[in-house]
Amino acid sequence: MEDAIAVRDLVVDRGGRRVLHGIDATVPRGAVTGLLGPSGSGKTTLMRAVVGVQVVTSGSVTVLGRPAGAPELRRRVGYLTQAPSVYVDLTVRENARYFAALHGRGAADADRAVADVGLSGAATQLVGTLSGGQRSRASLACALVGEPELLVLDEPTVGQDPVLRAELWARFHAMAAAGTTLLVSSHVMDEAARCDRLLLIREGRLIADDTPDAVRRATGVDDLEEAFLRMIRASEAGTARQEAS
Ligand SMILES: Nc1ncnc2c1ncn2[C@@H]1O[C@H](COP(=O)(O)OP(=O)(O)OP(=O)(O)O)[C@@H](O)[C@H]1O
Repeated sequence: MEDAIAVRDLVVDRGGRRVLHGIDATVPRGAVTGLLGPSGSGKTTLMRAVVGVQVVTSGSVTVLGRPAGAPELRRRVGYLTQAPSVYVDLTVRENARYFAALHGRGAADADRAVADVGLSGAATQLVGTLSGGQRSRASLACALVGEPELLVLDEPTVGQDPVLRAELWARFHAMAAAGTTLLVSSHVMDEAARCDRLLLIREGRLIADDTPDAVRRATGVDDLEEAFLRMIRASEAGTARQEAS
């Protein structure tokens, strides 16, 4: 089966500066792929290109067999941005039901999405009165409720407590097992181990596209944070050699 996402030689400039330097990457269907990298490395920019809201300089992004941003993808792709996109003057449940209705789903689907993000206890609370972490979970519920084929989630677990983070990751894997494709960004390396596949990005360049186990094997260390440091050093050494020759 073809990949859910295929990125080919993607170059993006923002604010007059190159932020993605020719990315080649694929995201398989029905799995959780982690997009990991330090702050400012280009994760959000790559996600924006995948959902079709980023002007690209060159290269291509194919999503579910169509060019990224194609109108017919609108209902098939869900996007969670870092800034919660929910209505502050509606309750959690009203927000979820509104987004459910947009996707032709019912109240029961909305309530399930609210439960899935651990917000049943706050369902009748106005979003404007929620904590930051709760507000981002409300936003996540609205991204999940339409059950899109591809979910692009920008730092969905940031600011959440460890128990909730574990529950959200379990939820992501349950969705993947049911056939959903998830691309999930994080700058927290300990989340890498929770992914089926990893895309590691640094300074706008992809330095790994593999499974966590393959990354461990290639670097000879178990700890993925240490493994990434080794890959970064190896890629820097490679760049230095190229520049010297
Ligand atoms: N609107 C913009 N105009 C100009 N430059 C931008 C803009 N948005 C982002 N950038 C720059 O593009 C680069 C990549 O940013 P991006 O948001 O993709 O990184 P990120 O890996 O998602 O970071 P974080 O983990 O902090 O969210 C950064 O150097 C950033 O300063």
